[in-house]
Amino acid sequence: MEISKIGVVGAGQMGNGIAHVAALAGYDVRITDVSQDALDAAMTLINRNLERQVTRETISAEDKSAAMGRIAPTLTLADLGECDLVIEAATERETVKQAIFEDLIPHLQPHTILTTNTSSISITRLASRTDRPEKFMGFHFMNPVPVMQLVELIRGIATDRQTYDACLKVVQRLGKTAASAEDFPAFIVNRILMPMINEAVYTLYEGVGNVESIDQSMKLGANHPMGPLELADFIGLDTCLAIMNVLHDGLADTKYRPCPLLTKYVEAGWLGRKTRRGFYDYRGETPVPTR
Ligand SMILES: CC(=O)CC(=O)SCCNC(=O)CCNC(=O)[C@H](O)C(C)(C)COP(=O)(O)OP(=O)(O)OC[C@H]1O[C@@H](n2cnc3c(N)ncnc32)[C@H](O)[C@@H]1OP(=O)(O)O
Ligand SMILES: NC(=O)C1=CN([C@@H]2O[C@H](COP(=O)(O)OP(=O)(O)OC[C@H]3O[C@@H](n4cnc5c(N)ncnc54)[C@H](OP(=O)(O)O)[C@@H]3O)[C@@H](O)[C@H]2O)C=CC1
Repeated sequence: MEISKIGVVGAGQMGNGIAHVAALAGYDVRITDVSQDALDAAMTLINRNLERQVTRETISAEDKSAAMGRIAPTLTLADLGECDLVIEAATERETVKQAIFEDLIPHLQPHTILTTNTSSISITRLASRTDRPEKFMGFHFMNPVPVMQLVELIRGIATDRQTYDACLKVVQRLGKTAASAEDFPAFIVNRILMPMINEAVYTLYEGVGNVESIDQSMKLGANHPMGPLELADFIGLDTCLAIMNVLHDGLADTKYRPCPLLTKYVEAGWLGRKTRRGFYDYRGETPVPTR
């Protein structure tokens, strides 16, 4: 089955990146969100990120305008009905994702593959609430999507071979590399990465270091491109907390207990870069540590 139209649900940082790389690879893309503001912001960001690639001469100006021309933003979920593949990239909350699938399914064609960019939630459980568990799987991009090479592909218990192969072909056409992960809480990358980020927050909470010393230690001492707290702000602290809760609930092991300080930041609405405040304050010219 040839995939030519891709639908993206959720136009946040992941959704806009997915639309960007899909359009650049020649797919027709429909992207939807709950607000026009989110769609406008996504289109502005995609335009800016493509322009960055033109400036760095990794793509031509013609590639950029062709890619922009292939992306159709819409507020109507039913407009994704023509797509051969849908990638859900809305907020990391199971009830939100279930409600999207319920609304979307009546509009889908029988052959359409339904996927989720979830960072942690059970693919099998999400699939079981749809009409097509055999055509459902995890399609997990990394942030920032235009830069990161990896896509985790996660089969649910019922996912069939053709669905997996069709998604693998899409990953290859995007110029990315797939890693196959089994359907257990947070899969591979976040099973390893998120406890490290959570431990960095405990290190801060217990006063072992401050924001600056913790990030500097991991950047200079372990050669990480970003410190763990800077990375948490980049991912979104709400998403980090949601992933830790899935690990804690799903594996029932206290080693995954989310740090109370992470919970406090989320409760304050300090979600990181997207709200301009998290472990750093981004409201001025340069980020300032909040602790
Ligand atoms: C939570 C989950 O479920 C899973 C996850 O995604 S976990 C998060 C995984 N991501 C990471 O770990 C990212 C760690 N950070 C990094 O790799 C780097 O800091 C970074 C790539 C984000 C930026 O790198 P940098 O060297 O500081 O910045 P810079 O030199 O400006 O950019 C490097 C490249 O990235 C591009 N770039 C940077 N930020 C970008 C963004 N937000 N969107 C698109 N492109 C971006 C730049 O255009 C540049 O491209 P070229 O190499 O083609 O010139
Ligand atoms: N951040 C990261 O580094 C990564 C995240 N992911 C996963 O990708 C998904 C999206 O994350 P991310 O882009 O960071 O989150 P964001 O918060 O940036 O974006 C989520 C978007 O989904 C929108 N949304 C919420 N409900 C609906 C709905 N019912 N229909 C359509 N859109 C909706 C939100 O709108 P509003 O703001 O109005 O609520 C928001 O625009 C999550 O599952 C996350 O776990 C995967 C890899 C990396």
